[in-house]
Amino acid sequence: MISELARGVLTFGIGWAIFKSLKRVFWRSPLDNLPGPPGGSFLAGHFNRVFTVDAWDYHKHLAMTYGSVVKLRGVFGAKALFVYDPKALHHIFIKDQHIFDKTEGFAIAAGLVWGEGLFATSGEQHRKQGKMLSSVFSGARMRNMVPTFYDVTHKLRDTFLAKVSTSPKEIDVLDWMSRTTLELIGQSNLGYTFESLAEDSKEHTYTRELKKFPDIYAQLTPAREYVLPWVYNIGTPAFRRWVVDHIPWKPLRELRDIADVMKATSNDIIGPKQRAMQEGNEAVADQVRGGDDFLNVLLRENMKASGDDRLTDEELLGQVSTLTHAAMDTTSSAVSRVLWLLSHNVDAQNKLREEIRQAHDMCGGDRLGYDELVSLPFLDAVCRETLRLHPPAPTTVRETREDVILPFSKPVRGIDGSEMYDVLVPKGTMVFPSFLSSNCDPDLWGPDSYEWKPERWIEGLPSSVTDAKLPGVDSHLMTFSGGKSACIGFKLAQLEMKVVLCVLLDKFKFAPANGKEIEWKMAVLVTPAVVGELGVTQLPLEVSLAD
Ligand code: HEM
Repeated sequence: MISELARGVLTFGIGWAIFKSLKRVFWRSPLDNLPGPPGGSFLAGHFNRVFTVDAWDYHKHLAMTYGSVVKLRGVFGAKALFVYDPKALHHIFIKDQHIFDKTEGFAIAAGLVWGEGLFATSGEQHRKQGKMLSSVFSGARMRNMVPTFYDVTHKLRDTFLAKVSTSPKEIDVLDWMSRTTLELIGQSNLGYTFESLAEDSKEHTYTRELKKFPDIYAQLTPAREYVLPWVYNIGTPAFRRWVVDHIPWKPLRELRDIADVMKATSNDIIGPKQRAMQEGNEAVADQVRGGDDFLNVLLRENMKASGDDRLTDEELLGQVSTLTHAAMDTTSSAVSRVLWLLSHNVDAQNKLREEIRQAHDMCGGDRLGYDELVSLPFLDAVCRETLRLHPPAPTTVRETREDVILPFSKPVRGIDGSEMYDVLVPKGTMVFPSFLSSNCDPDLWGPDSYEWKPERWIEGLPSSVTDAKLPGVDSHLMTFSGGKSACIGFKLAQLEMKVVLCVLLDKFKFAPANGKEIEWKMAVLVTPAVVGELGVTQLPLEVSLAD
């Protein structure tokens, strides 16, 4: 009975995949005239080159050889687009954003295990969430978070001091940045301490589980695209969970285990506040009513919402999981990247330390206020330039919900030699807006666009950048995406980066670890690994006391 049901689900999914593939192979598409790389296997198309851990050169090759609108082959004969043309990006993220909708990769996969609520990426949840949270991460609220950021980061500093006080030590900076960013989001926005700056604490399990996700996500392709969307909402969550428990497929089981840890942690965070409010515990209720952090705003606004606009308990959990996941790995990847770059650029590291120490002297202590933090010019330039050249999420994915015309900023030379000013993108096409290629577009940023030069932000950006009207929410960059599903934490992330850098660079020097070459892996999020040990995400650097 058990295996019959599991077999039935699989057979249905596979049958559907074959039908869709055959249709795609024999159907001519308006995208056929666009330039694009040759080849690509039937099974994986070009995806096994675009989505591999060392795809950096291939992305650059696509941009340099075929331009800003590139046709790719997707899995099972599908056609897909790789895009970074500014006008096209504007349509994808702003003008036609309702057509270029998010695919719900992990949400769908996680929905199989725990119902649809675990990850808040579904369109329905975004609608309900509406403007509920838009003000939570505004500049005014950031100001109040600075003291908490310092409290947390000083714990990190003390841990490093204990490790290197007598001699330089090799430290896995990525691990400590993950712990720090998790604790920062916990204390500043969830009213929760993960205690992640203590060795071997429970949230270490959380970060460890989440670190497995990019690899598992990759292994779920192409089932993620062809099978999961059709089966993820069959029956009740309990039924789906039962089916998942009986499918002997390792990546799905590992995904189930990650989802379990996320759900348990989110429950730990939100459960006590919810229960206290339901039981009329006035002290906690007042705390929620009066507080203005993410969780309090969410609970408060949700109490006010009615009917269909109200998030269910499951969806509230999803908001917490999404926030924690979205806030932690992205920011830790970014700040780790800055420290790695500085370890290879001693002059820039010294210059930044000098700027930070001068600011400390001016304020008479080692805690800068919000205004000082956001106005240190070299610190700002280092952060922005790193986020430009090394976006932690190099690309995203959208899927067209109906046929749509996508216009270009400049004509594209078609395969037949004609000039194309736009293209009809059929319903159901996967579109990959490339944040990386947009941030490094030589037409906008100049011939040194692929070089790390913080000074460009101090000298003033060229008009080619400022006039391009890119749809990104931040600084002419696509790093934090744009439109309705843009990053809501982009200011918070940069403030966190600045506090961590001010605290660490004041006290410590960072140098490459002896004999260990680092490779940055391009997965859903970019993570570092030591060459020769690519299965483990880590960033060992030599840390010593600064003079
Ligand atoms: C350097 C750090 C960060 C980077 C590079 C980053 C990048 C992004 C990007 C690219 C997206 C949009 C993805 C898409 O359109 O497909 C996004 C969404 C989001 N980000 Fe960030 N983010 C960062 C930090 C944060 C922080 C600190 C928070 C929370 C405080 C946060 C919360 C979110 C949320 C809630 C979403 C929406 C998720 C969804 O709809 O699925 N992010 N982020």
